[in-house]
Amino acid sequence: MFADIRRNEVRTLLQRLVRGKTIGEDPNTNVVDMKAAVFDMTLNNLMMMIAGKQYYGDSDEKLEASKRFKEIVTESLQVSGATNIGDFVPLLKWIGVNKLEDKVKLVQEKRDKFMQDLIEEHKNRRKGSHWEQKNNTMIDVLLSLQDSEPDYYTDEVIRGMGMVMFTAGTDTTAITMEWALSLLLNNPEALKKAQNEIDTHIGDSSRLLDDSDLAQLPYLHGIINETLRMYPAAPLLVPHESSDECIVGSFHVPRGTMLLVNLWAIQNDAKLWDKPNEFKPERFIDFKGQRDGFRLMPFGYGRRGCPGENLAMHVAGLALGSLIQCFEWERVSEELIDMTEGPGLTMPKGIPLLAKCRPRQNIDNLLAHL
Ligand code: HEM
Repeated sequence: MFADIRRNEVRTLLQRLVRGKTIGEDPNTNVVDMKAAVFDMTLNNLMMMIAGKQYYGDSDEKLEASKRFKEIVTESLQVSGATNIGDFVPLLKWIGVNKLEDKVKLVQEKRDKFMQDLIEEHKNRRKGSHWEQKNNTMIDVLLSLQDSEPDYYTDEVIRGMGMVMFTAGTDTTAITMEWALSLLLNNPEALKKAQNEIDTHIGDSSRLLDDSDLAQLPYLHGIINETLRMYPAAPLLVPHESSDECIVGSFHVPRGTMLLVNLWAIQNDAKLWDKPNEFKPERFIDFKGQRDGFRLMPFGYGRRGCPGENLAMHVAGLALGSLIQCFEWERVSEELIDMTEGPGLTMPKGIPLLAKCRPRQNIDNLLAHL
């Protein structure tokens, strides 16, 4: 589903890299701010699915809207990842001293306004004579349901569904791609192996990679899994609360306890993984199922597991695969890419990734016609 949108957005990303800024002697080599490039791609992809519009572009209106959206995602993730002192000293809640709660309310107002504007645009468009039922975005589908079940599909519900997808789906996917490229730049032999896998599969470089190719590219899949193992976008998953008292391992957990799963520790545990600090995509070639017990759970598990897993794997697979297929990649200096983690709920890179890229000779022709 939505494969056309993914294809178009990945092509927009490729165009952006081809036309990017040149440095030094070589007019064909660009230095790219990969953090911004992959974030804009994931945002556009979701924005097209949810609201049918693009946010990355040259117009002032698009740049302004994209800036506003990035602020909302950053602030949402900051407040979600912050420690709430009121959880530990309830007295502060009673006497009304809770700065975090005030911040959450402020961010929520911005989120509501952002989503409501999109809903109003859709409502107005639906009133117009040129609106066609078949051009449905997710908001259109939900508004049609609102027509038949107004008490359930209220604007508030639609706002909530859209905003949770934006917040949970953009940064996580973009960060994963940024970590993956950083790992590949520090491990050029793995990058070469992935390029060979894609070249062998596509054959004579007569076309760009597509969604349907992904299932036949196990090494590329291994790169994404290995990235999610070493740098999971949600290293503590998200906080859960026990609805009843229970025993986990040998620990008694009372009802109403906040539970955090240290996924990073599980996925980097030397008792479970051979040489966990080494980037080895091939370890996933013989992997049993998607999790192999519970060793790998970057999308959580169970009823509250991530509903966007499939989408994220397709977006990351197609985008990363296309970047590998179309460009030669290099670090901007001799030094290895700094892999220090920054603060935040989604474990961003401490230093955003800048990378050098040059269109590959055999792909030049395809890129020229994007
Ligand atoms: C690499 C990308 C992604 C990663 C690593 C990721 C990871 C996660 C994790 C770990 C959780 C919490 C699961 C738990 O606590 O058991 C979660 C929840 C969620 N994710 Fe994702 N996610 C990604 C992409 C997406 C995308 C693309 C979307 C949708 C467009 C999405 C939507 C959601 C939603 C709505 C929830 C909350 C589910 C609930 O509370 O029931 N995620 N994600």
